[in-house]
Amino acid sequence: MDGAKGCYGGGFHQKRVVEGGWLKMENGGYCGAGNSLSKMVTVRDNNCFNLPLIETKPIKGRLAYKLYASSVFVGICLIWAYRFSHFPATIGRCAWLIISLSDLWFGLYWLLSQSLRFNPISRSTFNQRLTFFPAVDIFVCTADTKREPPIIVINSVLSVLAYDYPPEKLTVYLSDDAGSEVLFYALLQASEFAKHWLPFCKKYHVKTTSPGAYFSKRGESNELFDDWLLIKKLYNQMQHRIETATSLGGVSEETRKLHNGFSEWNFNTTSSDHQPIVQILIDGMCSKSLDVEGCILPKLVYVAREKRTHYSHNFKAGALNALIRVSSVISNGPIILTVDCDVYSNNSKSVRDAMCCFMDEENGKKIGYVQFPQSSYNITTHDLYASCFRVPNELEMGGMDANGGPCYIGSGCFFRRNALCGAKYTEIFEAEWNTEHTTNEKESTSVLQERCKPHASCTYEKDTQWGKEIGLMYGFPTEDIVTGLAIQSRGWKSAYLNPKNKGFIGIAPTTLLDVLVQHKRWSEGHLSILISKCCPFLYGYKTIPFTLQMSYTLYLLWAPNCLPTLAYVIIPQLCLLKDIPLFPRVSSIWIVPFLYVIISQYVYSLGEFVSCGGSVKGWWNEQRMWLFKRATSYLIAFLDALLSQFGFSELGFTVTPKVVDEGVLQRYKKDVMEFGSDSGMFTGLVFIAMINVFGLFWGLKRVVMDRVLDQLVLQIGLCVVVVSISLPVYEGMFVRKDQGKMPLSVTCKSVILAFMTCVLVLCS
Ligand SMILES: O=c1ccn([C@@H]2O[C@H](COP(=O)(O)OP(=O)(O)O[C@H]3O[C@H](CO)[C@@H](O)[C@H](O)[C@H]3O)[C@@H](O)[C@H]2O)c(=O)[nH]1
Ligand SMILES: [Mn+2]
Repeated sequence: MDGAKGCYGGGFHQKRVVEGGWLKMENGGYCGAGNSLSKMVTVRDNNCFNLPLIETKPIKGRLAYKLYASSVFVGICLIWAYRFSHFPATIGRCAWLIISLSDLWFGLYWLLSQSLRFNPISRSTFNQRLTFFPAVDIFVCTADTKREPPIIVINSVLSVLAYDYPPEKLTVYLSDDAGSEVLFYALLQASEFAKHWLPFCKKYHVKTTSPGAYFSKRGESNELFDDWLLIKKLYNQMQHRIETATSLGGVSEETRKLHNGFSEWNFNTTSSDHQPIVQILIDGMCSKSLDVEGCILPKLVYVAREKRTHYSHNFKAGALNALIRVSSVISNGPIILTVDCDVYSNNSKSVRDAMCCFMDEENGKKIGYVQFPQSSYNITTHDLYASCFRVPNELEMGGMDANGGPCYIGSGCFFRRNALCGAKYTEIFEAEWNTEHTTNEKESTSVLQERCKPHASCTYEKDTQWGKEIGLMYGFPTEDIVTGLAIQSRGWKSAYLNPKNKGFIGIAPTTLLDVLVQHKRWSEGHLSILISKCCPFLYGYKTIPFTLQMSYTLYLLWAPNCLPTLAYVIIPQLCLLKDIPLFPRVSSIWIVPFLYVIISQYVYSLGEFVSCGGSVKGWWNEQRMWLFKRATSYLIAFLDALLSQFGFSELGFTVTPKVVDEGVLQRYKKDVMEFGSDSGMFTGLVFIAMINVFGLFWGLKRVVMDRVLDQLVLQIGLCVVVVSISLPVYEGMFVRKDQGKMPLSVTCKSVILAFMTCVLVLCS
C-alpha cells in the first residue's frame, strides 16, 4: 500500500518530501513515516440514517443585549468626549491624562469583549447515532511527583481508560516529565487495577470513571453493594501501595523484579537527565491485556522522553510533541485527546460526543479540534479565587465558537491528528479514518518499544518544524492558546462542547499565591503571543474571521490591563489628598454617562454571572480577584513579557501544586483567603488597600469639615469600592492570627510605603 495513504494529510495525491524524518506533503500535512501497514477507509455514512450528529443553537436574549450594548457604547463615547473637552488648564493635567487614557483603554477593551457577546451559540450532540468509531490516542501529562502526586495522575489515567468506547480503539499514553520510577510503579499498579475497574464501570454504567472521585461520592444502591465493597477494597489497597512508594520516593528491590521496565532506572537517573523510556504496560494483544471478564483492555503506554540538562525541553509542549511521535508508531489514532494529569474524565460518553463533531456530515470535516470546558471539583461554595471561569465557560467560549471556534485551553481537547501536525484545511479535504491496527502484529512489544525511543529523544527535533509548524508550538508559556490559533489559521474550525454532565474535572489552586502565579504565567504567555509574529491580527489575517481575531485579542491583552487598573486604584485616591477632581460634579449633566456606564455594567455583569449559575457572593469574590490579578500577576507578567521580548528573561513554567497541607485546606474550605508568605505580590495588594484607606479618610474629612461633596463624590465612591473589595486584606493584616494571615513583614513594608507616598503627595 502506498505510504502516503498512511498519513492523515488528505485523501488526494501529494508529492512527498522527507523533512527531519517526517513526511511533508504538499498541502502542508505531516505524518510519521513507517505506518504503511495501515488500511484507510473513507467513511461517508457515519450513521445509519444520515441524521445530523450535532445541533447548534444560538444562546437566547441577543436582541435585548444588543440594544443594551448600544446604549452603553453611547455612554462610553460621552465619557471620552468629556475627558477630551474638560482637559484641565493648570493643576492635575498629568493625572487627568492618565485617567483619560485609562478610560480610553477600558472603552476599547469593552468593545473587544462584544465580539464574544453578540451571537454566542451552544452545541448538543446525538452520540447514540454514531456507528463508526475511529481510534483515539489519549495523552495524559505530568511533570512533578511532589506537586502532582502519582495517585492523582493514576486516577486520571484510569478515568480515561474506562471511556465508554470500543477498547481496541483506545490507547492511553502517560507522559512523565519527572521520569519517576514511582510513577512507573503506580501506572503498573493501575494497569492491574484496571482489569477490575473497567468491567465494573461497564457493568454499572459508571459515569464518573475516576475511582478516587467515584468512591468519594456516597449513596450507592444495595444492588451493587458487594461488588462495590470489593472494588473499593482493591482501590484502597492500590492507593496505599502507591502512597507508600511515593512517600519512600522509590520502590524496593523485590518490586523491581515484577517488571522488566524497572531496569530503565538506575542510580544515575534523575528527572532532568535520563534516556528515553517507553514501556507498553497493556499492549492490547496478548492474554495479559484482558480484564477479569475476559474482555480486551485499551492499550496503556508509559513514556518519559529523554531529558538532558543542556537541552531545552520546551515544557508541556515538548512532552506532548514527543507523545505525538511515539503514538504515531504505536497506534497512530486519527484523533488525539490531551488532558492534564489532574484532570479526570467525568463523563464516559465524552469521546463519543467529540466524535459527533468530527463525523458530522455537514460540518464535521472542517473541525480541527473539539474543546470541552475546564471545571474543578474543589471549588468552594462562593468560589473565593474565581477559579470556576463561570462566564467564560458558559458564555464566552460559545461566543468564540460562533466566531470560528473556541481557543484550545490545554486540557479536555480532542484534536484531529493531522490538524495538530501541521496540515492545512482545504475544501477538497476528505477525512479518512483508520480502521485497523497500524502496528505490525508480529512485532514483539520490546522491539516496538525500542522503535519508539528515537522519537522521544532530545535530538529528534533538531532542524525540523516541530514546535513551529508541527505539533504544539514552542516559545510561549501558554502553548495551548497559540497552538489553537495556529490550527485555526491553517483553515480549521473548532467546536466547543459543554454538556450538562461535565466532560472533564480538574483541581483548582487553593492559595492566593498559587492562583496569582498561575495567572502570571497565563497573562505573560498571552502577551508574548500578541507581541510575537503569532499576533492574531497578523497571523490570522484573512485566515480567521475578524471577530475571532478580536476574541483572541481580548484574552491576549490581559496583562496590559494592569496599567489602567493600577491608575484607577491609585491616582484618583492621591488626587483626593490634593483636592484635585477627576470626575464630573454631581450637579453636572456629565455625571450621567459615568453613572450609567458604571452602574449598568455592574448590574449587567452581576446578572450575567448569576444567569451562568453563580451566586452574588461569588460575583463579589470575582470582582476582588479581578482587581488582585490586575494589580499583581498582570503587572509582573507585563514586565516579564517585555523583558523576554528583548532577551532579558528566560521562559519558565511553574507547575501549579495540586496538593496543600491540612491547615491551608481547612482555611480554603471556609473561604478564608490564604496569604501566609512574604511575596512581593502581597506587598502590592496591601499598598493599594492602604492608599485607598488614606484617600477615603481624607475625602471624608473634606466632606465633613469643608462640605465639598459635589466634586469628589465619584472619587470617594471609588475608594469605598476598593476598600470594601480589600476587606480580606485588612483582616489578614490586623485581625487574623492563623498561619494564613498576612506576614508582619509584608504589612510593615507596604504600610510604610503607602504612608510615605501619601505624605509626599501632600507635601508636594
Ligand atoms: O515541563 C512541564 C510542565 C508542565 N507539564 C504538565 O502540564 C500540565 C499543566 O500544568 P499545570 O501546572 O497544571 O498548569 P495550569 O496552570 O493548571 O495549566 C493551564 O495552563 C497551561 C498553560 O500555561 C495549560 O497547558 C494547561 O492545560 C492549563 O490547564 C500538567 O499536567 C503538567 O504536568 C509537563 O508535562 N511538563
Ligand atoms: Mn493544572
